[in-house]
Amino acid sequence: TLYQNAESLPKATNYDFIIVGGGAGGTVVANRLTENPRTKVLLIEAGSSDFNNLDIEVPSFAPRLGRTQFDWNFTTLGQPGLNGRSIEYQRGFVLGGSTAVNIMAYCRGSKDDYDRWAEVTGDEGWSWNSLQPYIRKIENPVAPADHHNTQGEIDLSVHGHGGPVNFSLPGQLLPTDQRVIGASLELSTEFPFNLDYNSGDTIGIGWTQTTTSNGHRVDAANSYLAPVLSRSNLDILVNTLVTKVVQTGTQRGGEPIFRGVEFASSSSGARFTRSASQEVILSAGAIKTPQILMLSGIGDSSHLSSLGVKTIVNVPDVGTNLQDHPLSTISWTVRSTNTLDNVRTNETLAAELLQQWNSSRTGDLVLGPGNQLGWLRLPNNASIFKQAADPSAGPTSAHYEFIPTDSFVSFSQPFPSQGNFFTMFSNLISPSSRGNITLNSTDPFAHPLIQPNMLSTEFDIFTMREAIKAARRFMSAQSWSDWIIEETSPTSAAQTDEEIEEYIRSTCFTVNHVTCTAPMGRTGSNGRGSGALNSDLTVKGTIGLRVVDASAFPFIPAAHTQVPTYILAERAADMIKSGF
Ligand SMILES: Cc1cc2nc3c(=O)[nH]c(=O)nc-3n(C[C@H](O)[C@H](O)[C@H](O)COP(=O)(O)OP(=O)(O)OC[C@H]3O[C@@H](n4cnc5c(N)ncnc54)[C@H](O)[C@@H]3O)c2cc1C
Repeated sequence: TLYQNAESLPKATNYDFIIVGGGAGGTVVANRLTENPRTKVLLIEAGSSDFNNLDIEVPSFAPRLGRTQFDWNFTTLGQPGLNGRSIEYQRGFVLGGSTAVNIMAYCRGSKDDYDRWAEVTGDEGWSWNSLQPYIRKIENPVAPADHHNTQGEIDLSVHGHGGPVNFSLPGQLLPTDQRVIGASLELSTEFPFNLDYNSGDTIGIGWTQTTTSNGHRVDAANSYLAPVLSRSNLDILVNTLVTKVVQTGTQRGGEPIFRGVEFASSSSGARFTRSASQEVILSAGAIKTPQILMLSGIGDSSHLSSLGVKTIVNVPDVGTNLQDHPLSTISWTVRSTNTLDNVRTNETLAAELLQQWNSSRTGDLVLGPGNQLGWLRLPNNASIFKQAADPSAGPTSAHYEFIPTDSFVSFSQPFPSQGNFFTMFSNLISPSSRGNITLNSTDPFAHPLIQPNMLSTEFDIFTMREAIKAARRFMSAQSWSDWIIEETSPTSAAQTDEEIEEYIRSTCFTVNHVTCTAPMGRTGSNGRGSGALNSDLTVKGTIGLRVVDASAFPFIPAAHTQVPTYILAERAADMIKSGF
């Protein structure tokens, strides 16, 4: 049953599990736990249940969703590596969480990413090979919206079938597609073609897989939740913020039991508490999960006492270790009048395209991010490796990512009202910078302090710079010669390393992949740097409390982060079920 506010939740119901947050992590757990009709689950979501909103459904409307009713409206602290700038830090505030507002890239990450998780946790179950059943269980490949022949664009043998998350190749082909692929074939030593970056080896340029199906966004709400809404053992409470987890007892060994949650529908509204007979599962995402833990007395004791919060369990790693992917863009004018810029600059065309989407779910509006993605490594002899260790997980993980885009995009400049462009996103995908989340106040309705600390290491700025230079080399391929006119300002003026660095620091934005703020580590090891969670995702030093979301990653995968969250949550659900 779906309840719209805390007051309406029946008091008499007893729950086995209470899940906090209905995003990528929480929906998977809610779905899998309620497969057993005897398991009663309550999912509490702070945002609304309006995941059928048109701006969410139409894939290419994704950029409209920031700073709306579907956004938490976070802003970071000033970041030293970004010339002191604060940036908008988007997170989904609706059932589906950030999967309802993201740009839909479908990326599992690499074999080395998961093997590193297994290594740092000492838990072989997190390795790429061990996770295969979960990796395949999630997904279901479907035809692209335009039903084009996808031979040569995907390796279906590495994919699963019949899972809840439909994904597809680009639903509308673009004139730049063959130029991207052509440049990769031409410059294949540096930019090799990769038939499927989801095979475990991500490296190269390949066709983008997206969480879209039949021209429509696929998110955690419509894939994992909508099909099971009618289960009588699943209650969902929306528009309700969990303000903290509550200690409900003490285990014989002295460990505190946290099977309670406190929640409220508004900051001045009544506070309610409920407890679960088995577990409370925090899936509030990488910003709110550490905030909830700290507000509940679980975190670094010196930080908690500075705000007058009584420490119940001293877990120094809560809120530390934040990792994210910075992005930078570079644009060119093009010889064509047929680019996706027209959707922005021509209102008549935009109206026609919406009509086309409404009637047939086809056309330019079905598109997610660029139709291809590139996952690339610095050369082994790059000078930076003389002074810095390689932060990537291994040879199947990229250092940086390309998103080639058939239009103008910038996060620092106004969009031109006319003209046709091509843009390359260069994203740092194996960063060594680390940020943190701390409390600003003890008010759960106040935002915590968010310090991503992007580009705070030599490796990170070096790699961003090299990624811009690599983008220029890629665009100098013959296959672009009849398309590209010239690089636009201000990047065209940034030629020396110092100039490129200044451009990056003054314009760099985020791919919105905040993760790793309650990282799992070795089970039983304690103290700073040992992780906030055991390798089964239970919170260190507690009973009855687990974290299942992107906070739990020890390292950010060299990938977009929704699928790694689904993968983590699928295994978590199995671990929970087997212990119950
Ligand atoms: C703009 C944007 C673009 C992105 N693009 C991509 C992409 O193209 N591909 C990709 O793979 N990934 C992308 N991501 C990242 C991806 O969506 C996230 O990594 C993923 O959704 C994380 O899952 P999660 O469960 O940790 O958190 P979320 O999915 O954010 O879910 C957390 C949920 O908890 C709720 N919540 C928080 N606090 C509370 C509380 N106190 N009480 C109750 N509920 C609470 C939130 O409202 C939210 O619904 C993008 C993200 C954004 C924001």
